[in-house]
Amino acid sequence: MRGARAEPVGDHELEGLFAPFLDHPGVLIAVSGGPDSTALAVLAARWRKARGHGPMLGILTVDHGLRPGSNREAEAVGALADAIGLSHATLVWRGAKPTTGVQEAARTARYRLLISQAKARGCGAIALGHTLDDQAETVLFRLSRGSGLTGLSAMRPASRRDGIALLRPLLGVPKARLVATLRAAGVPFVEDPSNVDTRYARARLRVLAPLLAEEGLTPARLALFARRMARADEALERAADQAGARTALGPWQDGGPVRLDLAGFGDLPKEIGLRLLARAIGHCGREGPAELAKLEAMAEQIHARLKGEPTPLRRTLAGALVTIRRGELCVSAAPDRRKRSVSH
Ligand SMILES: Nc1ncnc2c1ncn2[C@@H]1O[C@H](COP(=O)(O)OP(=O)(O)OP(=O)(O)O)[C@@H](O)[C@H]1O
Repeated sequence: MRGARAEPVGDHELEGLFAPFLDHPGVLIAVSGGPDSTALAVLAARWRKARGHGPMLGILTVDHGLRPGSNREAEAVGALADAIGLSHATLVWRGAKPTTGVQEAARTARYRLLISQAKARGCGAIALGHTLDDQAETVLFRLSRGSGLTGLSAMRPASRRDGIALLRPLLGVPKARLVATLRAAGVPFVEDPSNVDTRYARARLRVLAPLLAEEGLTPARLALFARRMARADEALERAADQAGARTALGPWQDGGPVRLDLAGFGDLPKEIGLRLLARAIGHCGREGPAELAKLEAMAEQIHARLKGEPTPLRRTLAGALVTIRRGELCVSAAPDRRKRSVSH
């Protein structure tokens, strides 16, 4: 948005932004007090008031207790909630905080607290204030970390976590427009100091953003790239569903094993084979998704056997054991999780 003055979000845009809220009886808006989520609450309240009926809206703030005065930030959100006529609750992250990886731990705790609150209140959805700029940053961040196509799809406008819908109505809206919206409405907000703390990779990418934009890598273009990746990802997931049905030698029992026809697996396009392998390993290993590079190495080993490599395959990855026996690719839970060593 350099050069051009950002326009506040107009009332005529609200229905387009918030229509997905209508699928839920209640939506809890996660508001940190920063500009993005504050604007999200202000705009959602405006939309709800204008239409007169719709889902119940409420605001949640997580107090991570990581900065002195964090409780005052939560109180300020409470005052905003009063002003716009929404309920507000503060959820406190209690207990010991790690000394390293604190941002990641805070994020995990935040989602846990928000989701359990949504469940307790019977609300099916949580709204988050991610913007177009966040989406662009996510693409760059994941590219820098070697993500595959799924990772490069970045955030979805609607996704699910632990049975709760996560809605991101502002994913297509530049942050500058949200700041302009708040200024026009005279609503105060705070800036999280970690956003400009260049010890964090995301903050360093933010510094690069204007230079990248000059070369054409604008937030809008990066977000468009993510949407195209998401479209391809959906198509490939569907193809993997079909491939799974075609190559399975029996049902995928809870906890495994998963048995696949080895020759059928070998005939699959590599990307589809990788997805199927990832699913089988996730299904049996229960240690979360396997790293893409490790999956790729495992798939290479399977293909080597198909080409005649004589040594038997017996490898573990992400808590799953992958073996080849008599024309069968078998994925099961790794036998001894404690002694297991991850190989690839
Ligand atoms: N303390 C908080 N209380 C309530 N909601 C929060 C809080 N911090 C963040 N959020 C919600 O999460 C959104 C994203 O925030 P932020 O970009 O700071 O998160 P992040 O740490 O990058 O994590 P992620 O992008 O994975 O959610 C915010 O717009 C807001 O909706």
